[in-house]
Amino acid sequence: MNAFVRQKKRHTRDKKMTLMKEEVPPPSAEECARVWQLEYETQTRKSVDASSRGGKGGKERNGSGTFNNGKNFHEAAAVEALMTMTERKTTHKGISITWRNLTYTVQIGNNKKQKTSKKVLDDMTGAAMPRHFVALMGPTGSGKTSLLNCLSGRIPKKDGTLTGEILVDGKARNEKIYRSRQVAYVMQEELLFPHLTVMETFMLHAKLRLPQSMKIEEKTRLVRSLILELGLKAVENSKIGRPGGFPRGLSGGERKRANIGIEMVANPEALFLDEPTSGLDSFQAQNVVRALQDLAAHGRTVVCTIHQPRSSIFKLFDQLLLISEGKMLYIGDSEKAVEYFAKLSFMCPDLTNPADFFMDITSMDRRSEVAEKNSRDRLRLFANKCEERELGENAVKLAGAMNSSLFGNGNAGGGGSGSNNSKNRKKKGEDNTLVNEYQGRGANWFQQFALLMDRSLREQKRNVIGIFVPIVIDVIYALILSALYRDLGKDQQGVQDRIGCLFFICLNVAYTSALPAINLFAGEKAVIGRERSSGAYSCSAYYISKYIAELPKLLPRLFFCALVYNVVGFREGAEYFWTFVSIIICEALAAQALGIFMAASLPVGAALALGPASITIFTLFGGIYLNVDSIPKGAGWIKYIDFIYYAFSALAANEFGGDVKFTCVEGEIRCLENGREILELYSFENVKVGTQVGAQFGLQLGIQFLAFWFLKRGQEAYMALNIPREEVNKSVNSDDDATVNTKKRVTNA
Ligand SMILES: Nc1ncnc2c1ncn2[C@@H]1O[C@H](COP(=O)(O)OP(=O)(O)OP(=O)(O)O)[C@@H](O)[C@H]1O
Repeated sequence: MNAFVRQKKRHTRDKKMTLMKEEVPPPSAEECARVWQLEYETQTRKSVDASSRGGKGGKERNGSGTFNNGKNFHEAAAVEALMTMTERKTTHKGISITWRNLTYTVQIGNNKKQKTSKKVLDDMTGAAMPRHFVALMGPTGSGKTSLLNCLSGRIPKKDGTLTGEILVDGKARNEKIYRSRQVAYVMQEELLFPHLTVMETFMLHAKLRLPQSMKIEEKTRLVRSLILELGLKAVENSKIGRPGGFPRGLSGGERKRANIGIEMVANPEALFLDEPTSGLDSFQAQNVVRALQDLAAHGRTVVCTIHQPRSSIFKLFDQLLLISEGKMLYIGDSEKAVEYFAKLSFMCPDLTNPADFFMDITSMDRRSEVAEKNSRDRLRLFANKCEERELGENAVKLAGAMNSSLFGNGNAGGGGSGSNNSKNRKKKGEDNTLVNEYQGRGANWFQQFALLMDRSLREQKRNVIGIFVPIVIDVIYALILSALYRDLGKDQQGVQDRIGCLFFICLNVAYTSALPAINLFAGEKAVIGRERSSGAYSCSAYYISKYIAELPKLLPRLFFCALVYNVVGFREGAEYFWTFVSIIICEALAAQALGIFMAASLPVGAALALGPASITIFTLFGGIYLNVDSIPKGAGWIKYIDFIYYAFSALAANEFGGDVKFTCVEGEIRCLENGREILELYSFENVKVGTQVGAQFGLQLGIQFLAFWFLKRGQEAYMALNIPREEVNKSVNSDDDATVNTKKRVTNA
């Protein structure tokens, strides 16, 4: 009875609620517009009031770089910034990056004679400061990505020559700071594993990169808050997917934010992003940029390249860095850029997006000679004025002054005195739980191995195509072979068919193992490169976990072997069957290793072309098209690296070795009466199955090792920091200064 009454009450309440919902009239057009206007204003408003930022609003600066009240501009700006930071209890200290006379030269041209030098960056000076959101803008090919890469330590040594200096917190850079969690770089392409969900991806990176001392609950809490911060809550359990492919997953904007999130998991102090909004509609772009602005507002240094942002997005930047043809044209407050160019007589027309205006005046017009000359003159004027007014130098000084105010290192001018910033940073951060929480090493080798293995297995399990296609191919081959070679007899025809079938099996295993390995590994190489360049894990942990995770893929081969062996009617006896299986497994491993080696050592296109070509060559030396004894002396060594030869000779010895008898029909011109004669025909009479299987396994390990070496070496060459001589000298001087300071302290004591 009671239950009935309760149910009735619930029913009445639900009905009332529905009626109430229905009764609320929809908002009017004016109401909707008012709400939107409010939202829009909130979204585009800067999170830190402009007047509280150093050098902005309120106080006017005169041309000489001092305030009207006579106080040094840089010092005043730095003190204001410090006050704001203390008031806002920012959770990060950021990193200041200064660069002086930075020049990056590359060689262009096809051959040595035609090669010429090109200055991609020409004598640039500037700085990026903590809590600042810096937009790096310029026409296409102006050098934005190159500058971003130089600052974030991503210019490979072999690519070009870097001169000038880049200082991080006033100190010469080193590999450690770039591969640590302090500096993050978000590439333009989203290199992600498609079958993992957003949550799984973030958690994996949190487990890999955050300190072991942090509890798993804390890591989960952090990831959850990051997901909220990046607006990914609705898709946290969705697979990341492939853009426009299978599996379908996140939208373009969500992928971009997930891509940023992976780097944010490590909670870096400085974040560099290459075109974070490319390919997004303007609303999605605004969401991404707003998320980045928030990150800067928490104290981090955020620098990103961007193409023609809409005006509401442009408003979100604190600093603007305009470059064209490798020259710096403006560096300073983004809000003051329009005024700056107006003073140079370049007025931004009314109702025009300032970003569009900057693109127009900084682009090179090559439509005619006159237009090209005019634009060249204009760009030269901007570059000269930027130098004359010492905009870059001002930025460096401001960064130095901020550093001194924040960390008291007396390092005005952007450093070079061997500052102890990081130590001061730690000291100052003692009252800041978030900063302290993040100290300590990430996962150790065994944890990395386990986490990466888990990821590989999950990826494999969810990759339906990857699981079923090889099985279907194996089944089709098994059926074809069973139909063509069913119940082979012991006559001479049977001998020929057996040989043919064995060789075909070897070819099938070689192709179906090597080619998928090239495909899979070539796709993964870029993702691994990205993750390794952020210092997420070691190459060996990845490689070994991948090797082991791939082993279950050999299982379908067992079914293939069982089916073919029985239907064809190969030699009877369990030991012969299991030897057959071991030979096939070893060959599959060696062919897979060859595929990985190709993908690791060559660009994707070359690996895909050379993979099948190399198998064709191995087929030639496999023992059937060319008798082993007929191979010319110079090419004899090939058989020692030919896994098809090892497999075929071992399979033949397994099938025909010992005293296997075959029948002859009267009148047959040539008859092979026993297995020994068959082996002699192919020059396999001395082949020992055990030796071939052992050699095959050893060959596989050797190729795997080479593949690992190429992968590691390739990534390390890419990751090696291109440090200009000036910086190295600075570093030596810094160390000298440090030694002198220590000596002074000792003497004073
Ligand atoms: N390693 C290199 N070898 C040859 N040329 C290079 C190299 N690196 C950069 N360049 C050239 O330097 C110029 C600037 O390249 P960069 O990628 O920095 O421009 P960008 O402003 O980022 O262009 P976009 O906006 O189109 O991405 C281009 O002309 C590019 O071809």
